[in-house]
Amino acid sequence: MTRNQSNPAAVNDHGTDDQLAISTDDLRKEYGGTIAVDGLDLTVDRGTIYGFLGPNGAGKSTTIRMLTALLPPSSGTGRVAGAPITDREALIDHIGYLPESPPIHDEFTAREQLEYHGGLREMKPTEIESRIETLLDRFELAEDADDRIVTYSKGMRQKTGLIQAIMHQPDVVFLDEPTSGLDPRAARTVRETITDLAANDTTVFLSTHILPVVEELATEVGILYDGQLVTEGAPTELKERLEAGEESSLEDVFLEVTTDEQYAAEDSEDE
Ligand SMILES: Nc1ncnc2c1ncn2[C@@H]1O[C@H](COP(=O)(O)OP(=O)(O)OP(=O)(O)O)[C@@H](O)[C@H]1O
Repeated sequence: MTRNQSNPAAVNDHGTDDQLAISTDDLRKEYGGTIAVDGLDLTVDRGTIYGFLGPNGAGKSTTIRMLTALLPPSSGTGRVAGAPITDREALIDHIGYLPESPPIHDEFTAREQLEYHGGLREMKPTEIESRIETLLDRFELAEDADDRIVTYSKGMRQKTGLIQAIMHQPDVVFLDEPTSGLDPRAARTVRETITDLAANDTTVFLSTHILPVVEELATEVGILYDGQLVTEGAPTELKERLEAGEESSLEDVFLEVTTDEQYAAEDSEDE
């Protein structure tokens, strides 16, 4: 984490507002009668790899869709890379997003898709070309880059979506299951890319059910359950809180905090 604890202007144990890549205050989303996200307070410092975990239906995608200005919150506020999450125009150039289904057009080739995306992000043509070449090479997609996406395998679509999410060098990248459908070599390239991004001060907000990936990469982890953040901290801190301490895995932590028994135990402590 990039913290500046010597700065008296620090807002909490995280950095100053300038150092925060993501912050939310009492963020909520209701769909009809369903509360999907329930009063979320997030603070993520720049350059963090933040593992955002939670069981199916916990509210992770809804949160990410709000943080990327794709979905308006029911209430509460948030900022990403300095822009309010309700201001998509201000936000868009600063963020990259790989959703579960990459937003790519079947009738385009990967190269056309990426050129189109670079144009939308107002990148210079020379920069578009050099970034595309570099990233196609890195993800071993160069040979297929002039074939139509409709002919691509799931993994090739995923690689195209990932390149699209990072090619404009956004400040904050949201990745939903980035290694989904990838073979071991490509999955390793993705993990290395995530580490490189963070080393260059890009914040990576990583949502995945593959906990060893989070354990390997994340500098901070937040676990969502029923729309609420039930635990947060560095992976080692979270493990130390369990009885088995460092011997535990992130999976043990996940299973411990995402049960109704956890709530029941906390309620009885309060009484
Ligand atoms: N468009 C929608 N309309 C109504 N309810 C929705 C909608 N999208 C999500 N929900 C509900 O909101 C809750 C949170 O869903 P969300 O997709 O955010 O969870 P998730 O943590 O991303 O789950 P998963 O791990 O399965 O992808 C769930 O109860 C879900 O049924």
